[in-house]
Amino acid sequence: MNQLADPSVDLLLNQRNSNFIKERKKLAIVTGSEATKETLCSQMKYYLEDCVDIEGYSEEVMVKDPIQADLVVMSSKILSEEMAEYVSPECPVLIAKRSLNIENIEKLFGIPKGTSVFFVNDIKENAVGCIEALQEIGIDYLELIPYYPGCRIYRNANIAVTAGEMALVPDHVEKAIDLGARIIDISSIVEILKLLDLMDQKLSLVSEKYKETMIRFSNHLYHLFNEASSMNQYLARILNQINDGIIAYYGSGIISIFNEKSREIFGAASAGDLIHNVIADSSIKEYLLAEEDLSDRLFRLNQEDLIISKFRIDKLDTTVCTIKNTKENKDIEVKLRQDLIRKGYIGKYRFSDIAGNSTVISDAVHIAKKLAKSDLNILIYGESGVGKELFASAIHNESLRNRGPFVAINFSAISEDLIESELFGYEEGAFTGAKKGGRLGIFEQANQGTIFLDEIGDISLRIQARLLRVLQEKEIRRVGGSENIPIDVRVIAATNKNLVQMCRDGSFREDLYHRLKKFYLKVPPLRERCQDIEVLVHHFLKKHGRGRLQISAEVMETLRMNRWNGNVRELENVMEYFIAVCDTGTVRMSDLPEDFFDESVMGHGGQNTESATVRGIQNPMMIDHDASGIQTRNDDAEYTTYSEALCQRGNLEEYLFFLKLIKEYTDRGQTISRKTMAEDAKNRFPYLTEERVRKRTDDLQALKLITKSAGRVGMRLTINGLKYVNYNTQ
Ligand SMILES: Nc1ncnc2c1ncn2[C@@H]1O[C@H](COP(=O)(O)OP(=O)(O)OP(=O)(O)O)[C@@H](O)[C@H]1O
Repeated sequence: MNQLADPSVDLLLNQRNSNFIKERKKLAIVTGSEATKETLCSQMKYYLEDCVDIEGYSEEVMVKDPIQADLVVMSSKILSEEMAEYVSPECPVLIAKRSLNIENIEKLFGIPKGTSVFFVNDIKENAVGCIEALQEIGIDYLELIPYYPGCRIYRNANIAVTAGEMALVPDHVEKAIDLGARIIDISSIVEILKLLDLMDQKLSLVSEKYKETMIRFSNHLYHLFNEASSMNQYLARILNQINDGIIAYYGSGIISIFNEKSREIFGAASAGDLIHNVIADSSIKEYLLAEEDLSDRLFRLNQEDLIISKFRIDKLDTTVCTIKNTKENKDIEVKLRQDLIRKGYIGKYRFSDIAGNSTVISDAVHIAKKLAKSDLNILIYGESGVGKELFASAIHNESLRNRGPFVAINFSAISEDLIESELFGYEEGAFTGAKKGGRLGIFEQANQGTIFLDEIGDISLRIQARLLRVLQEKEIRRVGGSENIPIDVRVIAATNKNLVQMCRDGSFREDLYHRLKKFYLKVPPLRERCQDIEVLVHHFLKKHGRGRLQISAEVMETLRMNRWNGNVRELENVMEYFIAVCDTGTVRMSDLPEDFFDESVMGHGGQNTESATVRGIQNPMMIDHDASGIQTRNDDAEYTTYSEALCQRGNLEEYLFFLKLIKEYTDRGQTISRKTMAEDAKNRFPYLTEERVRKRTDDLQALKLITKSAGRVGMRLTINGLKYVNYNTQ
C-alpha cells in the first residue's frame, strides 16, 4: 500500500532537556482541526495507550500553557511552524508523515465509472498524493482531479472527495464525500517508538497491530469488492433477462450499460463503446444523442417496430433508454393471457355480454361501469342465477386490473375445513395431506387482479375474522406459515342473503360487511325484467349455436309469463333443453319440458304470490300447498271445474274446438282472428257467426283460459288454457 506523507519530513529534535524522563511517557499530538486531533489521538491510543499518556491539541482550540511532553507530534509542517511558540522548547518534535485513511474507501463505490471527481486537500502535494494512493488500491476508474486552495480549475466536477478537508470543498459541488482525516503513516509510528525509546518494548506489538488492521481492512475490502462484483453480475443477469433493450450512456455517448436485448437489436457493444459507433441507424442515433429530446419515439428497424423511451439522470450525467419491440411485447401479452386462460383465471365476460335492454338491467350496467373505474371493493346483491358473476367479471375486464387474473371462489361449494387453505394457501407440512412444497391460495393467485367471493353470506364467523384482517392489512399468511405476504387484490363479493339482517342477528360481522360494501350493486331478478326474456332467449340460442331456431309466439309468451325462480341460469337451461329436443326449426308448446309447468311455471314453494293470486283466487284451477310448502294438485278435479264452468255458459265442445284452434295457430306462429275462427268452425258448427264466436271467446277470456289483445299478438292460450287443452286432447 502506498503511504503518503508530507514531502519533507523533518525531525526537529530539541535535546535541550534530554533527561526529561518519566515513568509513563507523554505524547502530545498537535493538529489543525479538532476532527483531525480525534482521529490521530485514537489511532495512537490504539497502539500505545497501555504505556503512553496521549494528549491532543488543536489549532482550533486555544492552547493556554506551553505543551510539555516526551514527544510532540505535529500533523503537518505548516502547523509545526504556526504552533512552534506553544511548545516548550525542551520538547522533541516530530512532523508526522500521513497517509490516506482507506477504511472509509467504500464511500466511493457508488460513484459510476468515468465520473469526474475533485480530490480536495490543503496543498497540491497532498491532493496528488491521495489520488495516487486511491489509484494504487484500484480506484482508477474515476477521473480524479486534484483540488486545493488557489488551484486552477481546468475541468469541472460535481462530486468532491476529501480527506478531512470539507471546509475546502468548492461551493458549486453537488456532493462531497469525506474519507476522514489522514492518519499517521507506519514509518512515522516507528519514528515515534524510537523517540519514545519504546522500540524494544513495543515494535513487534505495534507491527502486529498494524498488520492486523491492514488484514482486517483488506478482508473487508475484498468482501466489499466481491459483493459489488457479484451485485454487478446479478444486475447484469437481470438486465439481460429483461425483454426490452436497455442502454445507458454518459452525456458524451460513452456506453455504460448495453444489455443482451440491445445487442440482439443493434449488434455487439459493451461498456466504454460510443453510441456514435455502435448504433448504425442515423435517425435512432440522432434521437439518442439529442439530450433535450425525451419524448417516446417509434422507429422501424429491420422490419420491426421499436418504441424507444429515454430518461435522464442528471446527477450522473447519464441517459437511460428502453427499447421495446412492439410485436414481441404483444406476443408476450398473448402468452401471459394464455397462461391465465389455462389456469381459468380470466374474467370470461364483458359488459357487451350482458343481454337485456330493460331499464332495470341497463341501470345496473350503467352503475357497474362506473364502479369498474374505481379500485374499491364491491358487494353485489342478487338472487341465485341473476348474473352476479357475469357482472363481477365484466367489472374486472373494464377495470385497470384487466390484465391481471380474475379468480372466483364459491363459498357455498366448499367445506368449511378447506376454505382457509383455498383462500390463503398453505406451507409444506401445514397439515396431514398437505402437498409437498405447499400451495398458493387464491388471494396470492389473484395478486394484481380481482378476486370474486361468491356466496359470502355462507362463511363462518371464524373465516369472516380472517378475511377482515386480510382486507385491513392487505397481506395474508399461509396456513402453517409465519411470514406475512403482501397482496394487491380487489375484492368483489356477492350474496343472495340479506347481510344487513345477518349483521343484526350476529351471524355476519358488521365491520366486514362495511369493508366489502364500499360500493353496492343490485342485480334484479329476471321476473322484474320480463322485457329481457326475448333478448335473452335469442342470446342463449345463439350462444349455444342455434341462432336460427324459432320460438313459437305461444312458447315465447309462456316463457315471458314464467316466474323464473332460478333466474337467467334457469332460462339458459330451458334454452339448452329446447336445442336438444326440438327436431323442427321452431320450438312449439309440445317441446316444453314435461315438468316445466310443475316446477317452473307454477313457481316454487309458494314464492310466487302474484301468480298464486291469479290462479288461486280468481281461477278455478287451484294450487294447494301441503305442510312442507310443496305444491300438490288434483288435476282432474281442477279440469272438471273448468268444464263445468264452460258447460254453464254454453256448449263445451265449441269451447274446446276454439281452444284447440287457437293452439294450432299459435303453434304455427300465426295469429287467429274471430273471422278466421268462424270460417274454420263453419263445417262443424255452421250456426256460429262471427258475433257468436266473439261471445265464446269472451267466455274463455273470463275464465282466463285465453288472452285477447289487439294487433299482431291476437288471441293466445294462457298457461291454464294450454293445460286444459292438453288435458282434453290426451
Ligand atoms: N344478462 C345476461 N346476459 C347473458 N347471460 C347472462 C345474463 N345474466 C346471467 N347470464 C348467464 O346466466 C348464468 C348464471 O349467471 P351467474 O353465474 O353470473 O349468476 P350468479 O348470480 O352469479 O349465480 P349464483 O348466485 O348461483 O352464483 C351464466 O351462464 C351467465 O352467463
